[in-house]
Amino acid sequence: MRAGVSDGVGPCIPRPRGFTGLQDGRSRRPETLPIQSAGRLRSMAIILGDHQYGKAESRLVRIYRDQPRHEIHDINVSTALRGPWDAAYLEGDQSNVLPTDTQKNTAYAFAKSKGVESIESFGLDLARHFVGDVDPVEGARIEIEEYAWERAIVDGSEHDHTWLRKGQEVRTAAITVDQTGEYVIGGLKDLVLLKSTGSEFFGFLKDEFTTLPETHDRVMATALEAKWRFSTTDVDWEAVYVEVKKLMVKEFATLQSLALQQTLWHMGTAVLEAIPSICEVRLKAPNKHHFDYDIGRFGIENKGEVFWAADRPYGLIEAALIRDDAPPANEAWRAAAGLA
Ligand SMILES: O=c1[nH]c(=O)c2[nH]c(=O)[nH]c2[nH]1
Repeated sequence: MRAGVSDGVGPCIPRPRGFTGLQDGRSRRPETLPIQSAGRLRSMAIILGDHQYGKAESRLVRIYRDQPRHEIHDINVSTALRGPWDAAYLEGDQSNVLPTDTQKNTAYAFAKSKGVESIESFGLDLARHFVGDVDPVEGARIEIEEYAWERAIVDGSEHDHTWLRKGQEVRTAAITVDQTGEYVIGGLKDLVLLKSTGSEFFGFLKDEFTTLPETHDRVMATALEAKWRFSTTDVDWEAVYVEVKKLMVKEFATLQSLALQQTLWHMGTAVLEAIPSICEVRLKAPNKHHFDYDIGRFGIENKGEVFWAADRPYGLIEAALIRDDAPPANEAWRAAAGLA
């Protein structure tokens, strides 16, 4: 981003840090501000860093009603545009600014005109439109969550137009289109998994503060967040989603786990080995501890049957796995403007 334009040295009046111009809201220009440093005045240039803007969390429900058996997509769409917006921040000049309200409207219009076959394809439609059809836009970042519904069972059959909200995971997608290419990240979050055996944790490093007992049989539970980067956009998004989830759940269930770290490695490698269109997997897993509750105090033996399910603190285990021939990610993982 280009540096803010300087007016030259302003009047020698101490001003609060972060002051960027007039306070009446009409014009805010960057200035070179005199600041006190070790008893001397020196000037300070303020630079506008990374920025983007858009409409966050447009809740959108697309229902396909043209057949007796309806279909539903319940989604939450966030758009962010990247480009030459310096003047909007520095001068209050909106001439290049496509309002966030318009971005929201575009999502609703596209839900009808393009359809919501999958959140990945819908995100690509939106991002391609903003970059391809709206002149100053250089990059678009679309993030979408999808909330799952399952058909109501009525008299033993799936109902055509009634659903129950599924309490399971939230599906996610993050699409970036810019001058370097098109990037799609699929994912899920809040996939709550628990296994009541098949998990060990022993042989760990100990020091004077270690109290944790070693175990060869414990409960392992997590609320998994997973993201996977595709190396192509020529993908059957629905089929891949189902397959990734199936593979990860299978690894979690069947691995005799020596630690959550090892479980994550196996989940990620299972996905990368089975699905060639995925080149990178990022996993985040809170270790939802289940501690044996001390009912021995009441003269009752606890043979790994009664637990205190602590909600915090929790271990937080994270890993990124990548193929050694993965194409560059460029801005694929960048969600926010210079933040986080
Ligand atoms: O799977 C685990 N990994 C750890 O790093 C860890 N640390 C801990 O206290 N319990 C566990 N469990």
